[in-house]
Amino acid sequence: MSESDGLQKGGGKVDLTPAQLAATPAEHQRRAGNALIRADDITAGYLPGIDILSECNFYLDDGEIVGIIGPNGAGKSTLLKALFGLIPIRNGSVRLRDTDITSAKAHTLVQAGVGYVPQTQNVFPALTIEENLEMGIYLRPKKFAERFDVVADLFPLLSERRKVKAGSLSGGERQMVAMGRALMMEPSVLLLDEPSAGLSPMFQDQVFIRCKAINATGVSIILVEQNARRCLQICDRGYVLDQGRNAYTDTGERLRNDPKIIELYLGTLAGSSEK
Ligand SMILES: Nc1ncnc2c1ncn2[C@@H]1O[C@H](COP(=O)(O)OP(=O)(O)OP(=O)(O)O)[C@@H](O)[C@H]1O
Repeated sequence: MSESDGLQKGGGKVDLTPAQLAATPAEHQRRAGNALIRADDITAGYLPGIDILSECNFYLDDGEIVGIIGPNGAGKSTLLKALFGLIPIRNGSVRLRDTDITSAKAHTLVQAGVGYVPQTQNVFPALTIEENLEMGIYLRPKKFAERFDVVADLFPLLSERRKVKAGSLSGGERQMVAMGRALMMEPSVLLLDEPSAGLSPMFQDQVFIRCKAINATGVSIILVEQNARRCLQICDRGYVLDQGRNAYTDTGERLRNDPKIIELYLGTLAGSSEK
């Protein structure tokens, strides 16, 4: 199907923008290929009978930063949780390269090279920074010193303040501990849930700069963000979710400059939209 063909919806012909076309299931199948992580047609939710994600498609290629943006309640964090096996998937599948990881347990995924940083409660406040990082690599304690050096290169604060309790840190510092802890296991892919949420503009900037730096070390990143503009600036590709469905997908740059996306999602992310 060419971009100008449009789709038949309810008997009428609907012209799709390139970013809408790319978000169709057929295009997903065509493009996802041998992705590092891919989710095909996943339907998932928290409560019986209530689907939050409906037939969602997603893929991440090696070396990419892929952003997930959309209005409040669109299901962005839910998609990340579904990828990391934290909520039951009712239909569809998630694959890590050739392995089916649909609803796999977190420790299995961590061992397979997937790191996940939740939005909140992502550090042990009573433990020091160093102890938090030890928790991140409890499956391979002998590698602690080696990995600590690598992670401290990315986040010097973690080394400088290693004996400080995480509970006494600012929100931005805690976020660095949480990201550092997830990196201890040398993941090939990092799932970040709204890492800039609630941070001062300076720390928000730091988060995005660190995401690029982490990515430059070879870690692929899935980034759920409420700061959509900033997210699209650093990501290779982005997905716009709306009401639990794929609405648009394209390169970060094209989404950021797409008048429809600007109108619907970048002006204000306050509410969900009708399209
Ligand atoms: N633990 C839960 N139990 C039941 N429903 C939930 C739970 N967590 C989220 N939801 C619901 O799922 C929907 C999607 O939430 P989600 O957090 O994925 O949205 P989001 O796109 O990440 O939004 P935000 O940017 O506001 O965090 C919302 O309607 C929310 O109320």
